[in-house]
Order: sequence, then structure tokens, then C-alpha cells
Amino acid sequence: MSSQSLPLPVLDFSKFKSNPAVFIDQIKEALCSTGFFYLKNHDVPKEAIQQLFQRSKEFFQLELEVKSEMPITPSNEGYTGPGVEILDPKLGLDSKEAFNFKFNPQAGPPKLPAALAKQEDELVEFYKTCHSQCLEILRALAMTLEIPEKEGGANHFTDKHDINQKSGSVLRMLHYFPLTEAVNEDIRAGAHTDYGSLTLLFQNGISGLQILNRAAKGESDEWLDAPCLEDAIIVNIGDLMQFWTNGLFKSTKHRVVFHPEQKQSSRYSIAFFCHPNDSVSLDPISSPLIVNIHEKPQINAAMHLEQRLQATYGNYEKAI
Ligand SMILES: O=C(O)CCC(=O)C(=O)O
Ligand SMILES: [Fe+2]
Repeated sequence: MSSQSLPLPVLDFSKFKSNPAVFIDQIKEALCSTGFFYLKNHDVPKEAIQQLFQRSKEFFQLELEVKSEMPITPSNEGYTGPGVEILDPKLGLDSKEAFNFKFNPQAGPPKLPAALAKQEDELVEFYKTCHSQCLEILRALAMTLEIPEKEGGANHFTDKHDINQKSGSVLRMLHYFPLTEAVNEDIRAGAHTDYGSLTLLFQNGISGLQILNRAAKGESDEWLDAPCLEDAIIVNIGDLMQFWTNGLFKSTKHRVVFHPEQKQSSRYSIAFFCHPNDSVSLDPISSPLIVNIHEKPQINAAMHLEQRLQATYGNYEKAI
């Protein structure tokens, strides 16, 4: 696939080290327009991604009783089965299942069902790698925003995303079911924005992600296909980054659809949702690029996440 036909820019993370001024300009451009970009030459090893996709397939092939040994908790850890999540209330239930894994070095060993116990080290390693990749991107964002030194400068966001603090960060393995008559016509995950600061999305050969075209002027929504690009991950910002930048950086709606030729296939993806420490406020930050601040949200990161999760798990009692 040529990058001309892609709806998102392809950024090369190695440039952040070799030519940071160019990289931070590109990241600004991407975040002020769609809030999404592909990232190649990133720090998450290819083998680790392939291995986690393999683990994910093995896990989701298990019997429902085995997979649901650890049903999703109010702190957003564990398994959600079919018929639980609603990302877009207009559409109803998403045709997927997922397993959420959280890790905080200060909180002791992570919680895992027996079926994943042997994979603890791999999951912890993957989580830590994703977290530190996010810190690097957050450093680039702080540089782009020219945050003053007295507000932490390039470390402004990294200080707010301490892996040792309680946060909503979560590593999520997703499995979308092949189409059967029982599921929504062609939407696998309803339109939504992400709830946190930053998301890393790993796809595995089967595309389906679509991003709302913000430039379209028509009455109805227009969606852009964001196909899988070999060796690149998709990075997007979530609502919190939009709050902090007073709307300068865009948290854009996206969804997952069935393409006709893929209706009979399962689709697997992995997302790392990076969230700040629970107590971090959502007030716009100090930056010469952020102006005309009218409203300040009166909530912190933990309160915001709770509100969003309650809406998503409208059917929550079915999950437990
Ligand atoms: O599975 C995908 O490709 C996207 C998933 C997603 O957007 C989400 O879970 O927030
Ligand atoms: Fe999402």
C-alpha cells in the first residue's frame, strides 16, 4: 500500500532521535488535524507483537467458562464477553470479546485467570514496553506544545503518567467475531472516541478501522478506512489530551467495520490505552499554543474514566 492512499500520515519514530524538530512538527500537524497517525520504527518489538497475537488467539479459543474466570471488574480488568459493551448507544452491542490487563509495579503481581497465568511475564513486559513508548510520544507532544520549564517542559506529561501510580492505563486484547445473523449488520465496534491520553493500536492483517472524516461537510458522517500497514502501529489521542489542549489536539471518533470479503473471519487487535495518574486534573495546560480557554472541566482523570466506562458497560450486569 502506498502512503499516498492512506488517510493518515506515517511518522518515523527514529526521526525523534535523529531530527526531533521535524518529528515534532509532523506530530503537531497530525494531532491538530485527525489526532491519528501511523508510527513506524517504534520501540515495540515485532516478535513480541506476534507472540501476543498468538496468545490472544489461544485465549479466545477457550471455552467461555474458562475465559470468563475473571470477569471485568469496576477497575476495568478482566474479560468482557459477547453482548456486554456498547461503544455507540445508537447501534447497541458490539460483536466482540476482550481481555483487559493492568499492571502497576507498586501493586504486586497482576491479576490473571489460570488460562493466562503462564503468560504473566510476557504480558508485564509488553505492558511496560507500550507504557514507555507512550512516554516517549508524550515527551514529543510536550515539546510540540512548548510547555514552559516551570510546568515541567518536555517532562510535563511524563510526570503525569507514572507507571507506579494508580491510573486507568490498560492493555487490551480484542477479538471481533465473524459475522453471524445475530450481530449488527456491518459494524464490529461502534463509533467512539478513546477515553485516555494516548492509544497504541496493533492490528493483525485484517483491517476494518475507520476514522471520522473531520473535513467532510455533508449532513451524514463520512468514514475513512485506516488499513493495516505492515510494521506500523496506529497512534491516536484520546479525550484527555483534547481537554488538556483545549481542543487544539483532536480526539476523533473511530469505529471498526466488517469489509464484505472479511465477513467470515475473526479479527484480532491489541490496544494499549495510556491514562494519566488518577488524580491528574483535566484543566487545559500552560502552553503558548493554547489560547481562548473558556471552560474548565471540574473533574479529574479517575472521575472521567468512571463516567465513560459506565456508559460503555450499559449492560454491565451481564459481564459479571
Ligand atoms: O480494534 C480496533 O482496531 C480498534 C479498537 C478501538 O478503537 C478501541 O477499542 O477503542
Ligand atoms: Fe478506540
